[in-house]
Amino acid sequence: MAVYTQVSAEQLAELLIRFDLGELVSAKGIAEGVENSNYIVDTTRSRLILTLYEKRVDVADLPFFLSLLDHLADRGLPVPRAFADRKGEQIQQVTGRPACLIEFLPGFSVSHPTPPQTRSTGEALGQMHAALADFTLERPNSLGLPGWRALAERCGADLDAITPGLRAEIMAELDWLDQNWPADLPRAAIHADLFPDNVLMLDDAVAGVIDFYFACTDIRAWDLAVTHSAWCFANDGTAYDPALGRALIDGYDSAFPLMAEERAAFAVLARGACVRFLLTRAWDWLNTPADALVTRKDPLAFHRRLDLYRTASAQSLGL
Ligand SMILES: Nc1ncnc2c1ncn2[C@@H]1O[C@H](COP(=O)(O)OP(=O)(O)O)[C@@H](O)[C@H]1O
Ligand SMILES: N[C@@H](CCOP(=O)(O)O)C(=O)O
Repeated sequence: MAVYTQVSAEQLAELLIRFDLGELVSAKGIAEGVENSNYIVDTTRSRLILTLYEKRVDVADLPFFLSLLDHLADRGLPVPRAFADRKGEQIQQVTGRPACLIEFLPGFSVSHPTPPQTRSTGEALGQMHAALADFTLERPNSLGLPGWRALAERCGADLDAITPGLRAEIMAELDWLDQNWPADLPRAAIHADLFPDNVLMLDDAVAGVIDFYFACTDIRAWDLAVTHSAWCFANDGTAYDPALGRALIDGYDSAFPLMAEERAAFAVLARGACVRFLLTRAWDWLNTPADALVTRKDPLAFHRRLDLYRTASAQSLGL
């Protein structure tokens, strides 16, 4: 459950007065999610999402995220815009936190993706990358390679409490990534967290892509590698499904052709994706208070995925 900040009906009604979005009918905290507090809000006119930014979201980055959403929505991609109030402001303050009222998109997140759903997701990611070719704002990736090492150092010896030997293995993997990380691949604005819970599906089609709060400027193919690591395994990371890998890459390639250099570096990028999610999950595992209303995610699920990318052939990855 991710509701870190409680919002009263009175506070919500007061917020809605600033907008032309109708009056409050009901509001309910949303169980899913990890980073922010989210409420589903029904008004006399429509259904909305209220997001209060918590934890890793820096308010100074909100203009980047909101412009990115507007840019994609203007180009017909199914992403939710933040509504502007009557003064034209998208970013609000609710109970002292930065907050936005966001378009509600239909659809459901799948826990066990099928090949057609995974193909649609690859295609949607390729369409986003095509649409972002002329997006000019930049945001450095604070959770890129240098950030992973800093996070590993902050976790320190506690990593071994998750599983013995984890700290040394992560440090060795970071050294390997430092030596093998591709230097010259195209960089662009990317989603950087396209997990199944951030894609809303209707049947086999993508009806919505949400949660752009890790979006940043980084190696474009890394976005596909993150998505591969998130979509093509059993949730606990034990089993890789090559049919899902092929579906994801085919879908992406049909919308935005993958370059030979990106294919060649794909397994390295995917190893980086595993380290990134292993480390943020490990940090949360070690630092989330026991009484927090949030479900911690298993860091070792990404430790297990690493093995596949160390050994798999390009063909089995779907390349
Ligand atoms: N625009 C939206 N339309 C419909 N549902 C949404 C929307 N944004 C968020 N949600 C719902 O809220 C949940 C949590 O949102 P998310 O942005 O993933 O939170 P977090 O940033 O905390 O991980 C999603 O899984 C989804 O169920
Ligand atoms: N996708 C990340 C966690 C970030 O949570 P999200 O709900 O914002 O996607 C993970 O699975 O570790």
